[in-house]
This record gives sequence, structure tokens and C-alpha cells, in this order.
Amino acid sequence: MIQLKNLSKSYRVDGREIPALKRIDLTINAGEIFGVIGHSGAGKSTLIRLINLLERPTGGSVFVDGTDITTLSSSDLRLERQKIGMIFQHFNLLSAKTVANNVAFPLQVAGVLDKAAIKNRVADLLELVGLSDHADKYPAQLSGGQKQRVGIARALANNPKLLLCDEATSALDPQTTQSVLQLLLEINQKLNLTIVLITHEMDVIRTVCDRVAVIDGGEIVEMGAVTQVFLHPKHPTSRRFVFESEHIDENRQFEDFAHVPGKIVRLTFIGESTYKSLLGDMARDFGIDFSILAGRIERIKGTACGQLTLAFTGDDASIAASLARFTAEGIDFEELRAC
Ligand SMILES: Nc1ncnc2c1ncn2[C@@H]1O[C@H](COP(=O)(O)OP(=O)(O)OP(=O)(O)O)[C@@H](O)[C@H]1O
Repeated sequence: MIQLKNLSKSYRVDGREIPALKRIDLTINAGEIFGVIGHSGAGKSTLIRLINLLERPTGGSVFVDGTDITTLSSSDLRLERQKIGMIFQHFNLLSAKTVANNVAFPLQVAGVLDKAAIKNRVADLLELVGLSDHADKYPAQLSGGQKQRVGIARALANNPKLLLCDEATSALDPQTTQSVLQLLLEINQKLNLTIVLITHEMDVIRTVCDRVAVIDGGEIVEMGAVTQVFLHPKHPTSRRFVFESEHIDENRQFEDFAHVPGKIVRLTFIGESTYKSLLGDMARDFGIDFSILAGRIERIKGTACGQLTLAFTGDDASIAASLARFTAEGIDFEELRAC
């Protein structure tokens, strides 16, 4: 759906070129929910605004659904943009228009003249986002979550193939964030809509995204399936995001482990293996002992995942046999300390 090729962007400030994005290569597949996470100033907003050319790149190309939109005339670009909806952190609703008229607005701009068709389409969209009873209210009469639902309905008015979400839940409380994220998941599935979202919150990525790119200093420093990046973050920036979201202090943990005897191993469970009763079986079968040093079980986009850090004691052959059993059961392990 999206292909960014060697894409770069610098801003000219006081006669100097300030690089914001450097040689980005990225492919986003149709139907996926793709997240971009980074700290403030990393280049997230620039990246998402390049996808619909709200910003022009300094170099490289932007393909959307097979078309290099950087080469289009302004009238063709206007048509192409109807395939791309966008929602914003601060909703950007028109305060003097009712909810229904905010949602109708992009249809009118696109040249739809049939008033009955507009009315029906607006009614369908408001039903989709759960706001049928609020059609005649003004934005000031809505909660933040309701405003973002209007933003989503408006973004979907022209049946886009792609929805860009610019920090769409950052102004919302945690519970409202969850309900807006559930709505995004629902429309992704119902409409097979490709969604790109930028955020600085790992929880947002974990709840809805299929894949994630971690961006730092204008570059993608890590990219992969969310389960992979969450459970095995490699780049220091990714590690920081994951450990902060899990309230894990990595350095402190290693200091604590220094007092514990045995081989320290971190096990990673995904899916059904998360619920298997393997540890007791292994202690009995191989005569090993273990203590649990750290653990977490969570859901990554609906898939149960767990990580357990254990210290094993026993003879080397028994520990090796136990680790082989993990491998046979499809459980990943990482040795953090040999003994
Ligand atoms: N219009 C602009 N003019 C000059 N510099 C800009 C402009 N927009 C962004 N920048 C600079 O580009 C870099 C990337 O900014 P960008 O807004 O894309 O980051 P971000 O990750 O979205 O940050 P935030 O989360 O704070 O919005 C920053 O150094 C920023 O100062």
C-alpha cells in the first residue's frame, strides 16, 4: 500500500538545512496496522506527513497504492489524497459545524452533490463510530473520545484505502485511548483499511499494531513484527521503550541477579505455550531446581505472550536436557548468565 524509497526531508532554518529524516526505506502492506514509535523530535510527524505530501520530501519517492505521488500534478494529487484519510491528536474539527456537518464536509469538498446520498453516508459513518445519537451536537459538546470518533468518521467519508493517525490517542485518558484503539481495530478488520499510526506510547503499538518501526534521529533503527520487537528489542532506543512500558529497570535487575546462584535463562512464550505447565514437569523429569527472578504475561494484539527469567540449579547435563525440552516445545530461550 505504501512504499517509501530513499526518502529524506530537511527543513531550512535560518539558512541552514536541518535533517529531519534520512534515507528512509519502508514498505507497508495493504490491510496491516503499522506503527511508528519514537521520542519527541525523532521525525515521526514528518514521516507521516510525507505519506500524504502535507510535507514535500527533499529526496526520494512516496508510492501509495502503486503511484509515485511525488510526481503528480496538484489536481491529480488532490484526487489521490481522497484515498488517504487522516486523524490528528487535537481532532481538528470545525467548531461551527455540527457533528453531521463535520463528517459531510469532505464529501462536499470531493464534489458529491446528492444531499440524500450525503445524509445516508453520514448516518452510516456515525453508526460505525457509535455516534448516531450525537449528529446534531457541536464539537464543544463532546468528550475527547467522542471528538476523535467524529475525526475517524470524517476521515473515512470518502472511502479511503489508508488511514494515517498522528498521535491520535495522545490527548485521551487511558480508558478512552483503549476504546478508540478498539474502534481502529474494528474498522481495520471490517473495511480492510491499512492504518499507519505514530505514537510515543508502546502500549498503543502493543494493542493494535502488526508491525512497528522504531525511529530515532530521523532514521529507522529497528523494524519488525510487534511480538518480535516487544519480546526481543535490539536497539537501545527500542529497549528503552519496551522496558519503560513494562516498568523494568534492566541495570537494577542485573544487580539483583548477581546474588542468585545458577544458570540464568530468559524464556519467551508465545500463544498456547504461555499456558503450558512445563516447569513442574521438567523439575520432576530432570531433577533440576529453579527460582523465578522475573516474569510477565501480557497480550500483544490479542496474542498471549510471556517471559520468565529463571535461575536453574542442578547438574549441567540435566539443565541442558531441560533447555532441549524448551526448544522441543517451541519455547525460545536466551541465556543471560552461564552459571
Ligand atoms: N516546520 C519545521 N521547520 C523546521 N524544523 C522542523 C519543522 N518540523 C519539524 N522540524 C524538526 O524536524 C525534526 C523532526 O521533527 P518531527 O516533528 O517530525 O518529530 P516528532 O518525532 O514528530 O516529534 P514530536 O513527537 O515532538 O511531535 C525535529 O528536529 C524538529 O525540530
